[in-house]
Amino acid sequence: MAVKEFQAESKRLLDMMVNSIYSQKEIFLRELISNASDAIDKMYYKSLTDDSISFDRDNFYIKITADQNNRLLKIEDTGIGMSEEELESNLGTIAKSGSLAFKKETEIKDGHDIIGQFGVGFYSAFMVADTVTVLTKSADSKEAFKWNSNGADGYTIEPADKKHTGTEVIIKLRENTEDENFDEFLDEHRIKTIIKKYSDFIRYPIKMDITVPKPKESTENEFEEIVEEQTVNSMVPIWRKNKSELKTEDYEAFYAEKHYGFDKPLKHLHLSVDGAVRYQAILFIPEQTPFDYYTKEFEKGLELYSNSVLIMEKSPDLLPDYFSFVKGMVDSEDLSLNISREMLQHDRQLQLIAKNIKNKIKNLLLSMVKDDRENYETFYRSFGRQLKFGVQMDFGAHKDDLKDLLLFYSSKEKKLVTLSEYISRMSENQNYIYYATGDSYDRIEKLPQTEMVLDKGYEILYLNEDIDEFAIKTLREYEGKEFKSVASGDLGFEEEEEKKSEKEEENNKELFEKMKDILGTRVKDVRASTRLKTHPVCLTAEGEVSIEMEKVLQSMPDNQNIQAEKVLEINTDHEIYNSLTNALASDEEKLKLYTNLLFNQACLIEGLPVEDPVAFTNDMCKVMV
Ligand SMILES: Nc1ncnc2c1ncn2[C@@H]1O[C@H](COP(=O)(O)OP(=O)(O)OP(=O)(O)O)[C@@H](O)[C@H]1O
Repeated sequence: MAVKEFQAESKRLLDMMVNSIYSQKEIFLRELISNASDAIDKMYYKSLTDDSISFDRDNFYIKITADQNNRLLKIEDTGIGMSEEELESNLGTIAKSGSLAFKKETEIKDGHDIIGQFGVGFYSAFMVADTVTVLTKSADSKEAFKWNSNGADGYTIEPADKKHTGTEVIIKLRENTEDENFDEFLDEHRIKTIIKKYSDFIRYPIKMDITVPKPKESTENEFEEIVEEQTVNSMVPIWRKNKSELKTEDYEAFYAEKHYGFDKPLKHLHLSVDGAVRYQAILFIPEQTPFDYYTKEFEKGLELYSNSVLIMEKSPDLLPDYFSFVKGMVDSEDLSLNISREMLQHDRQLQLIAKNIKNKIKNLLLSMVKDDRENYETFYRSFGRQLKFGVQMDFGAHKDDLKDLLLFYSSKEKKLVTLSEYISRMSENQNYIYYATGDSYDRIEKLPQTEMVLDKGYEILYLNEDIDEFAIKTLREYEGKEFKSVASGDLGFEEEEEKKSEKEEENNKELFEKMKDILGTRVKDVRASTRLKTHPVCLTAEGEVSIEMEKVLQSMPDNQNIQAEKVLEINTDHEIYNSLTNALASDEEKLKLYTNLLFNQACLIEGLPVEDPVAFTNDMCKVMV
């Protein structure tokens, strides 16, 4: 049976193109400029094998002209042009890419710069055009031709006059409608913005006639508007430049120009990777937290370029959430783009790049921890919270990547330290990494629970952010040393102390049971403390939820009233203890009063609310009178 070829329904295909492939109309300019750049590239490649062509860079450019009166926008290039046959096959058949064929024919191994591959970009002009005219003269011919189409009714090709080799694409813009404004594509400023956004790094000059004010001759403060031809694109992307040619100021200027932030970046990373996937990237570690950083509105992502043409303004898949503060861009010629060039077809290459980038960022931050602590601390003040979120995220899946990037305030050093630095100072008989939680370093320092641990000469990490303890609990240990809160039931001290407390427990059984009865569900237990020295009382917690975590969980919108299992600890060496035993022996009401007061005091020290402030103040008065 004969196999018949499918006939492409060009008109419908064109309609689909115009209405559904692209998300933004402005993209048409990017596509036509990319075609113009490809056409000049082809001239360059031709000159390599054809002696009759000399490639003098100055003669090769792209020019954009807007004619407001006639609603015409012209994209002109001095590239290779098209013959009559090429016009027919390249612009007469949708999805036929002369550029792809050129790349294959010429077997340009390094011809990755040629952008076209799908054979559709040109037709995006019909998103904004009533008619498109292409006036072109091939480098291989003396004749010029004109291609003309209004999209719907096909196209015509006829001989034309054109002096120089190259192509002019002339768009007759559609009339404005109620919903759509096509005039914007005649506006000098708007055109310039679109070029800067997508095509800033096209390697050939993109010229425009720009109106500029100029001081009038022989006048003061009087200006006249004159039109001058300007090159509007930067041409050479900074990431393609040699690192040795660039100074920190150049990167900072790029950061500002790209509006990555209003601050100055603390560090930058310029990557040129030539491995399983080739890419170039410039990444920045910002100094300041963007105002919306810790809100839902913040969008993470890096700019993604393919062959120096912008594909996505924020590609979120290039950065893990815990490094969402990183700004910058990636350019790769190995991306498999979808037909609109606004997305990728599949993300294998992107995943490879993302993995690579993640490791590079991690190593950069680690090197800052080690060699540039001052800047790292500045960074950490802005984004440390995000790193701690990262530890906790995905059930701790990323903790190994992040644990050495964490800093906590040290009781000993009185500054931020890493976990590794803490470990290096641990004495032989210290088995745990101790930490204490509270609203501020000052308050933590005064916590009664820290007394005994400090007295033993052990260092304590002060955790003052709500996320801290959650992150620590996710880490569970560092280099085999478990974390222990100074407020946890068991401090992990030597056995003798435990024995002491057991003995005391025995002696005080009656007192503590009575006190526990008085406090009811407010505490899980009342017991003699092994951690207090000068303070009479403190609260500790048993189980997974600490008192600090209870505070955080209680403040959340979906508060499920999760409570820590609180233990009221009494310092049996404190005078208050005698008062308690006396009260137990002689005055039950007094014991009740003292117990309630001590519990409320312990709550206040912990920063917990006193359940009934009126009852509490009344109790205080009772003691006084
Ligand atoms: N300015 C130009 N000068 C010379 N040839 C051109 C020009 N514009 C388009 N062409 C030819 O027309 C072909 C089709 O262009 P079109 O923009 O539709 O697709 P493409 O650039 O090949 O691929 P893509 O859809 O990936 O951009 C090109 O491959 C090229 O051969």
